[in-house]
Amino acid sequence: MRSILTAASERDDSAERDRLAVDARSLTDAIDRAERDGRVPVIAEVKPTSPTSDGTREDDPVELATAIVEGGATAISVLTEPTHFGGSPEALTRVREAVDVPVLRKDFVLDEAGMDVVEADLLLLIARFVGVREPTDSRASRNATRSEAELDELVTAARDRGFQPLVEVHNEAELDAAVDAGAEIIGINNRDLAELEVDLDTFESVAPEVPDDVTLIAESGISGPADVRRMREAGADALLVGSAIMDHDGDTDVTANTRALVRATAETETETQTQTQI
Ligand SMILES: O=C(O)c1ccccc1NCC(=O)[C@H](O)[C@H](O)COP(=O)(O)O
Repeated sequence: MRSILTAASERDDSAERDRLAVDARSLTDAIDRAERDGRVPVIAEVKPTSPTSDGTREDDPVELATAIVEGGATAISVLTEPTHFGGSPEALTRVREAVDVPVLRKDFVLDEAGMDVVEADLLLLIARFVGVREPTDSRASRNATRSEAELDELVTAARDRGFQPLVEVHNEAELDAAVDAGAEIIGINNRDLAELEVDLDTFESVAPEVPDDVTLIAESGISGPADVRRMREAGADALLVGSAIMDHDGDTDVTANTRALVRATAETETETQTQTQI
């Protein structure tokens, strides 16, 4: 993980620092629209590859994103890290121009300089990798590689630049730090970024501690409709899904893969009706 972070820091140091004001698309509005339409709110990730993927998706990111939106995605996440995830800031810019849903920049942003590279509606901040103020610092993950920047400063800096910050946590200590930092959108990542293991129990154990006024995202390891229902029952307002949609080794239709997740609840209702009729 350290090498990914080092690479992120070097890229951002050399990047152009002009952050252009964008007319940001609201994630919470998009979630509300999805709920009204009867769609499960899915933030679908353009994720060409990853350290834990079996293959690489070579399709053009814009084609992937437009196909995913056709499948009913509420928002798009674009991985912009090039070395380990096959992404780029240019891909994010092109995707955002091509779709009308909110777009999340998914990368390892460690400081304010890392925010000034691309236009996006949402920006990921990973609590594990940034500093947190006392007293929560003593309770946060102690062995993580951390930037010098404080989480609350980065949340404010992100908002000042017009981003909606999505603060990612993996345990209750990081959740406390995110809430203290004023995060309004919090993602609980089922993937342990130290061990790279995925466990959906993570969301179920941390979600009950999340304040009601926070928009809560379940991230990683959601492999199909049953996992969607499980995360929704545990309190997820939206789901962030990459691998199950990309299908790195199978190369299947991303529109159909997205639709299967977006309709997961409707499938339950259909299943229930069918069972009742029987
Ligand atoms: O996905 C990885 O292998 C990975 C490895 C190391 C650090 C981060 C990683 N993923 C970032 C993510 O958070 C996921 O791309 C995202 O939550 C979607 O997860 P999934 O649906 O399991 O692909």
